[in-house]
Amino acid sequence: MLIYFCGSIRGGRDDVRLYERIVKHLKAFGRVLTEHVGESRITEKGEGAVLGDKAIHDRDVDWLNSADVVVAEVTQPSLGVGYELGRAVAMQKKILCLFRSSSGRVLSAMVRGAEDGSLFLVKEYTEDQMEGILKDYFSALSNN
Ligand SMILES: O=c1[nH]c(=O)n([C@H]2C[C@H](O)[C@@H](COP(=O)(O)O)O2)cc1CO
Repeated sequence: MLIYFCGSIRGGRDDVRLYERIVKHLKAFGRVLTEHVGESRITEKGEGAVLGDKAIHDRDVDWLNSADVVVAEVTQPSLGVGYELGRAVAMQKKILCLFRSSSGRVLSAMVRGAEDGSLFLVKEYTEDQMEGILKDYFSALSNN
């Protein structure tokens, strides 16, 4: 199972510790292609200085193409995550979005409104529910 994890980078790194925990749990279900999203050494500047933006974009779209499932933490708004989700929908990928309403934010209608009850799911959660939500999601996937 190849898993593409999306989380904010240039949109802000406030949740990087949580991304790190999500990536750690995701590894129980498959290979996480975008492990770097949860690494605190990647700052708000992103990998751009090392790789260049075109290389990042092309690598990530290739990874997205190869992924079996996309998991996105969407609480911290990020243009890149929104773009990845749009591309993933066009590729008909299975998508799980995780949103914490305790943040006080209201999720974009273009994400919440994309929920279709099958391929595109949006789950409201608190940090202590994250592990259980991932377990339920991946066990439902393996039963299908
Ligand atoms: O350096 C990077 N590396 C990288 O893989 N990304 C991808 C993965 C993340 O899910 C998403 C974050 O987008 P943004 O930087 O606009 O918040 O884009 C984004 C950047 C910087 O934009």
